Amino acid sequence: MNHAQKKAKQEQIRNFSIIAHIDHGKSTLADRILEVTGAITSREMKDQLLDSMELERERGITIKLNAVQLTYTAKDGKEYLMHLIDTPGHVDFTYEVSRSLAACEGALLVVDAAQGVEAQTLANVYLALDNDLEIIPVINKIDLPSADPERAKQEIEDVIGLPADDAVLASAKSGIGIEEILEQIVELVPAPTGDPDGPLQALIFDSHFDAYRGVMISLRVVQGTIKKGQKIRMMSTGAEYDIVELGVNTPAEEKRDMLIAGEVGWISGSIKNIQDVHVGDTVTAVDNPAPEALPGYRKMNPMVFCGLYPIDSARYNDLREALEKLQLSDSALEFEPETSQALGFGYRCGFLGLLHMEIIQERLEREFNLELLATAPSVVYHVNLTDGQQMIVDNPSKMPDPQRIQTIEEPYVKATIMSPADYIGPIMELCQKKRGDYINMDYIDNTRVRITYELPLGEIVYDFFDRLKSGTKGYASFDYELIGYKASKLVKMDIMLNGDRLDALAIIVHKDFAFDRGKVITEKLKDVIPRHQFEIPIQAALGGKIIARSTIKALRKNVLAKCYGGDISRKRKLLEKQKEGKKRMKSFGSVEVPQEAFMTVLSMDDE
Ligand SMILES: Nc1nc2c(ncn2[C@@H]2O[C@H](COP(=O)(O)OP(=O)(O)OP(=O)(O)O)[C@@H](O)[C@H]2O)c(=O)[nH]1
Repeated sequence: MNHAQKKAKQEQIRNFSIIAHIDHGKSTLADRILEVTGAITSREMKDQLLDSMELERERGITIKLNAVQLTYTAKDGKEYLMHLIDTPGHVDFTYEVSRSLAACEGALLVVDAAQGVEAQTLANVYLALDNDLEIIPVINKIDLPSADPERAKQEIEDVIGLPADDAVLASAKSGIGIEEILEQIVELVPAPTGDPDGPLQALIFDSHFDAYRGVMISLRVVQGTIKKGQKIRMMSTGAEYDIVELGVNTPAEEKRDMLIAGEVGWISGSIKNIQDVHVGDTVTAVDNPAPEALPGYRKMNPMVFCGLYPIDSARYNDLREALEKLQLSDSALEFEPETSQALGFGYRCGFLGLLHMEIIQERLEREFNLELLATAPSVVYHVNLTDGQQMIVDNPSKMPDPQRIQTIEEPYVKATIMSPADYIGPIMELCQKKRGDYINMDYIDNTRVRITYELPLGEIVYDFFDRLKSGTKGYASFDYELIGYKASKLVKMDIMLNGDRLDALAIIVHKDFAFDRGKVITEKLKDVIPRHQFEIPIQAALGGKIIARSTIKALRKNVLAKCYGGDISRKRKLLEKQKEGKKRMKSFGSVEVPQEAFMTVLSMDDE
């Protein structure tokens, strides 16, 4: 292809993402677009094809981003090459949204006609604006009886500040408005501009490990042309590889000889060393390299940490390998070795939020067949010591002695909650309970409000979102951003079992709540730790002072004694049940502690 041909091809390329609040219909719209452009026939159409990960299907949320190449013949008679990059919608995955947006020139902003603008709609729009994208509003679900497209349009104008007069009225479910959306993409989203014959710059926005081909890299060519057989260099690591294969997904994998500036696709190069590939890095050519790398992504710092321990300690190395593989496609995941007196060898892992943590844990178990025990999540504290030093603590059990501590600072977030005005009461009550500072409240329209609070992150990582949902019958939406650290009256609370401190159960609590929390935790642990042959005292302690206590009574009889004379199958069942229950247990001294115990320490439920 000569320069003019490449330029002509580039002119016909449109790269876009779909952004929306969770459940407003991104994946359904993506599927419909695939269908209309003939990428898949409706017969092949499985619901939500882009949400291919098993976990995504089960949970009905999009986690990983996917890029698909489509061809669309527009009303102007020309054929356009489109790349659709799917984005996740949950608040934990903002970093993946920004990754996919960096590979695009435009974004469809999907707003549910019945729900209107929600907290994540706004957060995603800001990300799109940060990336200078052309934003095309789409009002979805107009087929619903409760749809109010005019109100949704008004909210887009008032709350977001985008003109919405020409917003497409669509129903991804019934297939209304899809062509119109594609026409608007052709008309409004600018074609990519990078020089296809300039020095190669391609942005890595995703990667995963393929057992046969090594690391597979998803990239967006920003400048130059990437070719099969070419020698490439990763600009941040300096690693060099020959491209063995490259291509696009349509969504089936298709091989190509080259990808020109503006195209989005994948490459493989027998890359076995996972550490060589970083999402956000720039790929260049070894001959005629680009003088500088593309701006990478803002590195997302994990906000929540927990310890992950293999139940079978012999699988410690398998856990490390699995974490390395997951980290390939998830740059926000961090981990380092950790030892616990109670749990042995494991890893301290950092996550963006609780959902992220749950998903990683589930993937480790399903995809790598590991059985894990996770300790309670903790945020990162800044501890100012009396000698003037500052210590960063992401594990409560590592908190220094109280005598050495001057002050403890904890991370705070600014939380934006959008909700029907009927629920102002329960929302404020919840925020107060979580030590929130009220900032302000304004009306979005006659019936909906936006409430802003500053809250300690440590109070919201656990069950805030669930409680908000249940307190508002699911109507409230929520988004937060880190605003910095503030000193608080925090103390470390130890939990003792049978007189021994269990390091993995230690938590950081606010002094004023310590007494109540201690009571709740010791009572709850009493319920989740099974009875043993002996009595087990459970104590909560601040420093050397016991503030709460409960006791697990000794087992009076052997469980099997009950089956005496009973039929054997019942006996076997009982044994199996015991075994099942044991799977998730770790022994601490002579006491068996189940997984639930570790999460119990965070539950605030005192009702
Ligand atoms: N009535 C109606 N329902 C729709 C429409 N579009 C999507 N839905 C439904 O809305 C729900 C959420 O749709 P999804 O496409 O999974 O939403 P999403 O925004 O991709 O959600 P995440 O992937 O979790 O971020 C599903 O039950 C869809 O069937 C529509 O146009 N009309």
